[in-house]
Amino acid sequence: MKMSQEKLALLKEKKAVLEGHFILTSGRHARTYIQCARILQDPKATTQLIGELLKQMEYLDIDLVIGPATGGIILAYEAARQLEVDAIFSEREKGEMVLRRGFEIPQGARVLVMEDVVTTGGSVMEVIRQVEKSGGQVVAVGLLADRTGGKVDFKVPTYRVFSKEIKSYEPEKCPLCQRGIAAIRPGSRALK
Ligand SMILES: O=P(O)(O)OC[C@H]1O[C@H](OP(=O)(O)OP(=O)(O)O)[C@H](O)[C@@H]1O
Ligand SMILES: O=C(O)c1cc(=O)[nH]c(=O)[nH]1
Repeated sequence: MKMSQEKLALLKEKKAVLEGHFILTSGRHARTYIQCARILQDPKATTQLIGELLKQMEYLDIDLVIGPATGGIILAYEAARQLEVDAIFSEREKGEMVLRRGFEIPQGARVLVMEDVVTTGGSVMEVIRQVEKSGGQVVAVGLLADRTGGKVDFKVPTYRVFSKEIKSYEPEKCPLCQRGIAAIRPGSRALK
């Protein structure tokens, strides 16, 4: 999928695309990292991008928005603010995505899942399972950046702001490791 020049210019302007050697949440390695926080730090840009995404979901009747911590929290909150519904977030406890802080999902609630970046889709799938386990129904997924270029399939309508296939490698096959280049873990999992 091709991104518009305008979207590419925004990523560049915000210095959100980093080049180096990164270890991702899934354990995969990559040369390119999308630092969504560089976009989300601008409330005006965030409001506009989420507004454009929600326009495509106008046909959906959404009761609640959820995002996984950390990246999904701001996105879920902004989407919920525009939709005038509640926003909650899930977080990992001993590696498992759970609802804490007294958050509840009403039985049958129509839920939108918001996420900053998707690489393997594992984190979003964990949130979807959590919502279903709690009695909600995921009606759509909204992504700021889809590194699969639209290939990931959550079995519900999925909307993306930035979408481009970006390579990542199993650690054993990483060409950067083979060249002895030191890797960093920019995500919050490195802090736990
Ligand atoms: O599609 P996946 O392979 O699951 O990878 C994407 C996940 O990785 C990042 O989170 P991270 O754990 O780095 O936490 P953060 O949002 O707090 O940085 C990102 O925010 C997604 O949740
Ligand atoms: O897969 C990830 O962990 C990941 C990739 C990326 O480009 N950006 C990010 O914040 N997380």
